[in-house]
Amino acid sequence: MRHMTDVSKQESIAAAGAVYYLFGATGDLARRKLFPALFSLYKEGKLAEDFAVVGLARRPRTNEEFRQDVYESIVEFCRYKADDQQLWEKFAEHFVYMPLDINNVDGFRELGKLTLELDAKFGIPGNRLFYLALAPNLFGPVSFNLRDGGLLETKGWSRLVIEKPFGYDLESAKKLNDQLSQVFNEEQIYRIDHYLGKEMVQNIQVLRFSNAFFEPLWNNKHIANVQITLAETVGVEERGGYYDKSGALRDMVQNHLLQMLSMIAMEPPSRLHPEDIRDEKVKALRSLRPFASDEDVARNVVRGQYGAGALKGKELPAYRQEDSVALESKTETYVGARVFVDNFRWAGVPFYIRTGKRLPVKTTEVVIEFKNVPDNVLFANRHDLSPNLLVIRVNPMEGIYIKINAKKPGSDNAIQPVVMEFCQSCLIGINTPEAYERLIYDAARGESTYFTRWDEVAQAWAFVDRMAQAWKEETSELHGYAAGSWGPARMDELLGEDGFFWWPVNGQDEDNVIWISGSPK
Ligand SMILES: NC(=O)C1=CN([C@@H]2O[C@H](COP(=O)(O)OP(=O)(O)OC[C@H]3O[C@@H](n4cnc5c(N)ncnc54)[C@H](OP(=O)(O)O)[C@@H]3O)[C@@H](O)[C@H]2O)C=CC1
Ligand SMILES: O=C1O[C@H](COP(=O)(O)O)[C@@H](O)[C@H](O)[C@H]1O
Repeated sequence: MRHMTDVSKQESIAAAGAVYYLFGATGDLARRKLFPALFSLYKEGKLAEDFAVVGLARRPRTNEEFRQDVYESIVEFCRYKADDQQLWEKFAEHFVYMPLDINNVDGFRELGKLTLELDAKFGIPGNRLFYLALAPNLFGPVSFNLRDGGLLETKGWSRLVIEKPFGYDLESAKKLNDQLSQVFNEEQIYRIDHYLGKEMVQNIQVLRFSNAFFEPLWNNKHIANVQITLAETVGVEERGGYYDKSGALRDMVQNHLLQMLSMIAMEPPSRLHPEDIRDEKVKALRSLRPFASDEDVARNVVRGQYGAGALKGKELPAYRQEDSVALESKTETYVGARVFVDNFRWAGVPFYIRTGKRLPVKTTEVVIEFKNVPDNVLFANRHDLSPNLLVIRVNPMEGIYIKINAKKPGSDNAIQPVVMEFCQSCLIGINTPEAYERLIYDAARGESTYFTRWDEVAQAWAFVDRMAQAWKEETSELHGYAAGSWGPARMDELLGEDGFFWWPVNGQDEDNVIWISGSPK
């Protein structure tokens, strides 16, 4: 039976029935993202009744306690309420918990027996989805024990979903991949980059390839520069232990930022098959101009760490004063860079990328700045001409706007910038599917487009490793910035060297602009 409730007017096709093994079921990710995602999928009929979720971790839990954890997580974090008691109870019946230490292969054999019971109880056709919400050093041991414990001997499919970070650098990522490859083939591995599950990131290819007026201009003849911002207001929160070893380069640039860049820069695929799309993305990543030397990194990359500051009137401590962060830490909380995609389409076009914690607003945005019209007789030396912009707003606001020049009403021929906006989040509110819903659903359907393939991951590591290498030098500069500011001033200078500046995010501070649909804020 499917739940076709009134909440879902979208496609509602249930994924094939499977046992979902949730390793790390007592952890933060499961609580904040995975349980709510499973509930939303169930509510929308995307999980039918032939499924079971086995929560796995070392801590003891009864099935009832585990279901209570799931319930509380849904109440706190899910976009749907668990207020339909009958629906909640039917959903909860599918959840069981088994205490298991990853290193105990006998426990995996027990898990095999439990699996057969669940198959029989829910009519599951032998499909297995192993979701590793665990620290990456456990990915290899889990895979070996799944094999040695007999969990992969099944008549259905087996898929492995793994969380980031996928390694610490290219070398460690290769080792990890070698371990996984001893057990699973590439088609069975679904590497999560949750940015690829975001609606507006997926919209990039639709926007580019289904509109006649973007793709002909999508090249160095017409585009002056591309700006990608992933700004966060949060600091390191309780994750200092992880973050202080990782830093913004490994946490955000290697994965989310470069994935978004590859979707902007890629060539049109000949078909919309996952491998065709991923082939084009990896080609774009391969075309990134590698940094030639430490000086080249210093010229083009800005590494920053936040100091004390204030945001919305609240005093904020410096990064080095945060819990679990080393007092003398040189870990970067901000990375900005000028990078080039050295191919025929993009030669000479700078891509400016930046990400940071404790910036003034939470926003992810891509700005495509077009070149100005030819300096012809009509508009020679006109300082009121503004470059055309295409802005893709990824989150928290979702939508697209374009900025064009128009005649100022009532004037002779004064020019007024005008923004035309498609505000997706204004239309459907904040109730768009969470990235994790989409990704779990896709993995269960065998749809791998929005997961990263090994060659993409390896290419991205090779690119960022060169920056990390330069930063090991004592002489490499770590710029300070005040919490609540837009990051190191050096990043503005860097754009200034090319005659550009960062466009205000969310269309803020652009007083002179008329918005003609939706709301800019
Ligand atoms: N939290 C987040 O927002 C995000 C997390 N991630 C990634 O997801 C993964 C999980 O993160 P998160 O949930 O935050 O981590 P937590 O530390 O909160 O959870 C880790 C989980 O692993 C279990 N675990 C640890 N050791 C073992 C073991 N030997 N055997 C069995 N289970 C074990 C823990 O349970 P127990 O102690 O009971 O054994 C716990 O359930 C990480 O790779 C992280 O980088 C990625 C993006 C965002
Ligand atoms: O992967 C990560 O992403 C979050 C930001 O994700 P968003 O969906 O809220 O934009 C970031 O805070 C975290 O450090 C990083 O590990």
